[in-house]
Amino acid sequence: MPCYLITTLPPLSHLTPNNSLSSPRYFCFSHAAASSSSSSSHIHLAKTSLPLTMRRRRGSRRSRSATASDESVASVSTDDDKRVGPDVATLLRRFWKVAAPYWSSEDKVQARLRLAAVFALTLGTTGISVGFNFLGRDFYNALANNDQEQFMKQLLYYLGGFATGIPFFVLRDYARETLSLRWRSWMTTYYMKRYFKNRTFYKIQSQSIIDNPDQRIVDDLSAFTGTALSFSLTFFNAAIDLISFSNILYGIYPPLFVVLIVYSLGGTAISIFLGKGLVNLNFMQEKKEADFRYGLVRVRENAESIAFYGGEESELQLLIDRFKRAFENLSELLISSRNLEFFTNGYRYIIQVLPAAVVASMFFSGKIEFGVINQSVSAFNHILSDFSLIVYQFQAISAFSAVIDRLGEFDDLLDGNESSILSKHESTEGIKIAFRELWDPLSSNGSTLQSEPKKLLEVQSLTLRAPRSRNILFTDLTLEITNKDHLLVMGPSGSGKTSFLRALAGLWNSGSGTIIYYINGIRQPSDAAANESAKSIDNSLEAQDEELIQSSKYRRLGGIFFLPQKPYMVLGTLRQQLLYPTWTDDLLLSSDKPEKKGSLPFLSRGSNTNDAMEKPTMPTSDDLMKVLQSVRLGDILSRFKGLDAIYEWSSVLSLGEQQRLAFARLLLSKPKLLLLDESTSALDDENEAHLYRQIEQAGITYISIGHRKTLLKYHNRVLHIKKSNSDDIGSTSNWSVMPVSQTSEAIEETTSSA
Ligand SMILES: Nc1ncnc2c1ncn2[C@@H]1O[C@H](COP(=O)(O)OP(=O)(O)OP(=O)(O)O)[C@@H](O)[C@H]1O
Repeated sequence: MPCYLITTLPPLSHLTPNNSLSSPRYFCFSHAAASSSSSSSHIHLAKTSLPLTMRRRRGSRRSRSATASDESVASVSTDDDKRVGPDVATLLRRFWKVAAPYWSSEDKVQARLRLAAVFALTLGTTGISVGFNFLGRDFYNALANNDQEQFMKQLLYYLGGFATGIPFFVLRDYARETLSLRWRSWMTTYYMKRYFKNRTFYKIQSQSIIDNPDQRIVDDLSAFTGTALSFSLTFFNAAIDLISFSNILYGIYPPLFVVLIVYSLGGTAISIFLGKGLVNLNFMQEKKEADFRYGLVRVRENAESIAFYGGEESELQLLIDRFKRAFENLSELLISSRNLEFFTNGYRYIIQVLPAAVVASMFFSGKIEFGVINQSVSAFNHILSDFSLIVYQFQAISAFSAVIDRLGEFDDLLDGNESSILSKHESTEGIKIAFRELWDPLSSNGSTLQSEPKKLLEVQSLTLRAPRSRNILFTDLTLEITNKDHLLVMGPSGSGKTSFLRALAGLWNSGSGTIIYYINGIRQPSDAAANESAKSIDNSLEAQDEELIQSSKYRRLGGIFFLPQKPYMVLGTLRQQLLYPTWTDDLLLSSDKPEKKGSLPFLSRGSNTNDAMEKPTMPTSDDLMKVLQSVRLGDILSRFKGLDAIYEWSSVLSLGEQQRLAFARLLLSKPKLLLLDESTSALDDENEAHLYRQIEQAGITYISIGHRKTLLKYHNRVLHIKKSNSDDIGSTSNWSVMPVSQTSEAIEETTSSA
């Protein structure tokens, strides 16, 4: 988090230790205008008028996938341009909702102890400030009275005060910063876990629900924890200051106290009026800059496609357009800030003379000493800063409100509380996925009948709709896949083939029907009776552990493997590519260094002891080399210097090589059921045939999607989906399942329309 040095330029006559010590000189707002502390006086901010939103962007945007649709971001932008800022009640509710969980989390003991320490140190620093106020009075009195002996004594007290006070101020800031970091670390893991849970990241992206979730996780969380803590301490400090210095000021001259209250209340009202548009402008600034940065990341990740298209001019224009939107918003933000600054600067400067002007007549009439003028100026400034928090911190408060708004929106979405698309389309209806124990038919003597087909997948009355759309892709699709089946899904482009796989993977659940997977390891039947009961539909785990069923790990460990159309290459070594995703966590655990002292418990990787099922043993280097040979990729070992070389694999391997690498990955995982979405589309016929032979020899049952006629010979059944017509869907079914031998007519139609 960036810290901002607040320069203080006190007039010489006001140079009291209060000015130099009592207030934090650094404000670690990563946001909005750097602002003064509650108790500082005569302050001139280094860059007060420049919203820090421009200075705080630095988070990487790698987390968004390169395949994400650009239009989705644009559509979110258009909607948000018309957005109305949240009201205060919503902001307060969101603040509480985002801030509260940490303080009752598993880290609550540490969190509360540390917070208490920060508050105690803050109390200490306020006490020291009060002490310096009295020291300042005596110091200036000695000076005005020409009392050299007293002056030297006061000077020594001052130096002693510095030596005692400085550690308090430094430790207070350090304790606050470390607590803020701890809070941020916990929040980051908390939000990331919810972001990945139930594939929310996919839903957010594919349905364009909110903009830039990654920016919210990286930048907004960091800004939130730092600023929330700073603000709490600022308000606490202000309250203590107010109590400590009110007595002093009231004791000197009560009318000065009344002047102060009138001045600060008037100032607060005017600054709220002048700065009311800043919250929304800050929200939009965050969003527009994140959009701009995301545009640049997409150019990096799609560099080759853009270069082939010769699209650099268009990209440049698009990016300039995005930057222009950020620039225009920032210009508006600057104008609003400037108007506010006219006022706040005037407000600040007048207080340099106001208290002296009020008490001067008492000094001239000999009622008070010169040192008391200094003391009253110092006390006045302290109290006025406390009363003027909103004036001084207005820009910071408005930027912080934008952060609360963005995080609150994200939090509501992750909770599924909002009437968002996530719940709107998926709660009332939905496709159910269930897992049951794979049933091995037994012969009369109890041994498994190898020749009997074993049911691996059952699709019951599946009706599928694209999310946020009324368009039904197919209705009442019913089919069974046994270990003897190899199904090819065909149909014209846009008919819903990939969507069928999305439904099978649980990515889409708009529609109705049930998908049942039969897998090993749900329970180990001890005898024939248990085995028999496993057949029963009522033994579905559907209701037993909703979260587990949702989990892709469960599906993966159960021997079901999906190969998407576009191979996904993880960042890392060739070994990591091959072991992804089945053994990624084992690989990370094996490469873990001993934990550093002071590392946070909630940042440690969890062990896999909670896994419901055993996963296969991690392949050795020899296994990895063999599997590369078997997909005809043996040469990449020498080309890229072994298994542990790190490259940007999606750039250095051809698409066909990436597809073969994906096959190597699945051969290592040895799934029972494989679902392939045009996974050999970039390969020549010979390599395609070779890969299909490999998976068949490995005993894997597969369902493929594809347009090519050559695929027919590796399958024994075909599911043919016709493109739906919204008028007749529902009245006639637009799908059919048939043996490959009967498909010629349907295939002709498919291939011609594809
Ligand atoms: N995220 C989405 N939201 C809404 N509709 C979508 C989404 N993704 C795809 N669709 C629509 O769903 C329909 C089916 O798409 P799908 O990808 O399943 O087609 P397909 O048969 O696999 O096509 P192709 O052979 O071209 O890959 C299409 O009309 C498509 O526009």
